[in-house]
Amino acid sequence: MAHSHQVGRESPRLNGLENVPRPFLIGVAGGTASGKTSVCAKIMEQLGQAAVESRSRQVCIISQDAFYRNLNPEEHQRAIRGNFNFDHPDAFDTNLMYKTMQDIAANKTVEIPTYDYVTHKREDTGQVLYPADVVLLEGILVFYFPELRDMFHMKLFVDTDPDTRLSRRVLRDIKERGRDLEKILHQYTSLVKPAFEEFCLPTKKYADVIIPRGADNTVAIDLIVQHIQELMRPNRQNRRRYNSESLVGRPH
Ligand SMILES: Nc1ncnc2c1ncn2[C@@H]1O[C@H](COP(=O)(O)OP(=O)(O)O)[C@@H](O)[C@H]1O
Ligand SMILES: Nc1ccn([C@@H]2O[C@H](COP(=O)(O)O)[C@@H](O)[C@H]2O)c(=O)n1
Repeated sequence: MAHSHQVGRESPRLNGLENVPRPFLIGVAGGTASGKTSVCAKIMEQLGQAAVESRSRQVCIISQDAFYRNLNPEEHQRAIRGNFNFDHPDAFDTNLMYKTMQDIAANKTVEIPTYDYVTHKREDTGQVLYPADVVLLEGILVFYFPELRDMFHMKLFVDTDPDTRLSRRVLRDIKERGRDLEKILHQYTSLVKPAFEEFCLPTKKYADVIIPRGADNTVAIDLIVQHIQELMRPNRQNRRRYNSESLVGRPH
């Protein structure tokens, strides 16, 4: 695939035109295992950022799953049995999620919690996220909460066939999330699928771009990347500033 210029290497930094908000916040929604993370990874890769060390990264990806709330002992027991509804909006620490996104929008350095799907718990230490030019937040319900939804400058919905999603989820959850087939199918049919239909699917209407087939859709991803690059391309006046000073106050 022929890609246009890569941002952040030989090309000018992604600091953008005066009328383009910085950071440029992109929400990426879609059902479980639809390919949200894979689409974000491809966007980041095509913007030339995949191999950049985290402190210097101009594009970064956050998962909404980092903001799952801590469970009480009774809820935790239910989670172990595959009976806790992680697909309901109440499963998230919305205050922390919103506050963190506000801080990111204000160009502050933040700590993103690290979530462990095996234990259903937040780990003790999170990950430091430095100010970036483009921030992608991916998750099943990133368009559900109006305050969060309204923060995005671009909204993408990854639309992948439900059978494909279920088969990918089964393989992933066995391999990466310490689950067995019986519990995966029980959780999917009793909680995940109904919640998708009630809370996630209705948010598709908020998307600016719907991406059928997820990361396989190279045409859609190329167009999105080109659009981001176009938005972020410095004009001649800005280019002079970029060459003489950093707008970000971040080590390189
Ligand atoms: N186009 C694809 N072809 C094959 N497997 C894929 C594809 N896209 C994603 N996957 C796999 O499906 C699983 C879920 O993908 P992921 O991008 O993490 O989805 P999401 O972030 O929506 O849960 C992962 O194991 C991933 O490797
Ligand atoms: N402890 C947890 C937390 C979340 N889940 C499931 O993860 C899904 C969201 O992640 P995706 O990468 O698939 O978007 C969601 O459908 C939850 O059911 C879980 O099983 N256990």
